[in-house]
Amino acid sequence: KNNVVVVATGGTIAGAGASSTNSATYTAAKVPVDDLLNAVPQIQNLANVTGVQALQVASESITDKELLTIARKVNELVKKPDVNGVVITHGTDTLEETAYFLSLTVHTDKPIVVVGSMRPPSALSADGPLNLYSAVALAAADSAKGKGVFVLMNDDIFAARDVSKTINIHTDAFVSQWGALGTLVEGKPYWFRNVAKRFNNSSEFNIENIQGDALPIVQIVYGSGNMLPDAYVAYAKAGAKAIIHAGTGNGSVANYIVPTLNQLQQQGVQIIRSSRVPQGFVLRNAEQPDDKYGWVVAHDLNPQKAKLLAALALTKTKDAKEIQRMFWEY
Ligand SMILES: NC(=O)C[C@H](N)C(=O)O
Repeated sequence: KNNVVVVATGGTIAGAGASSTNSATYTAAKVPVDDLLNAVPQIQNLANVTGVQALQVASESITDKELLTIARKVNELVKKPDVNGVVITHGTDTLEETAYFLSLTVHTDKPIVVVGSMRPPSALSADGPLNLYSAVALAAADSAKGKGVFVLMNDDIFAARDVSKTINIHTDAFVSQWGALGTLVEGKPYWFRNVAKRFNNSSEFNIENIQGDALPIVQIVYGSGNMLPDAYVAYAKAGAKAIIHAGTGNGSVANYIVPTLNQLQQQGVQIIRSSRVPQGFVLRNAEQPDDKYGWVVAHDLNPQKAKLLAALALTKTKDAKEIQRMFWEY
């Protein structure tokens, strides 16, 4: 049998509700990793499974410090010859960000599977136990090697880069606009597609080259009608080195906001156009003259993932053309 390590970070999969009918009212990050594993003894039939408690937090509270802790722990584990795969149990709120960050920074071809749950283990029809069982099965599967970092939720195998949480009260919360990579049924993965972007060993980013507990500051401003430019200026004053404009539609920018973004771009704050549209897809020079302004577009990355890629990009370059290349490739 393969050896799989479960790195527990908290979240609802480790949550506790007052009663079995509380599927949405509970406290996240209560149950320790050994209890999570003991609640699903069947995982030991899939692999030799051990647990590590890296954090115990609700994922909405994860900062760069916790994100880097998780990535460093996973990186340490995948370097061990006797570790064949890693599962990370994680809150679903920012699960997509952690999964994407791991795919960008951990150099390995061993399966890394990020898993959570929408209901706490105390709830009727809790989804965590089967999600955990399936995540261990995936991390133990030889066929999962070299395919990137996965999110396993509700029997679906998603690519870290394009999965996102699309509803906060149902177990089928996670969706990829380009479809799942496969599905996992009764402990067996079934594959239908592969990732066409760079990840893990083909990434130019490496967690081992990131020092300290913080990434370059990047913030997001959500587009709407009747906006105030003050938010962008405040973020720049607070130290943001790039700002993700989560624009309406095609990552559009209101004509009364353009001058502020151009002023910030001139001051060295990189403007990056993403879309607030759930399946947003932003191209250069479509409704905004990006070449003229020196802006970057986030392609199909949602604002929260664009924020992470921008932060990593800024650890290497401030050149807009180089940053744009990275957004096409990851
Ligand atoms: N379902 C969940 O895990 C939600 C929780 N707020 C978290 O992200 O930690």
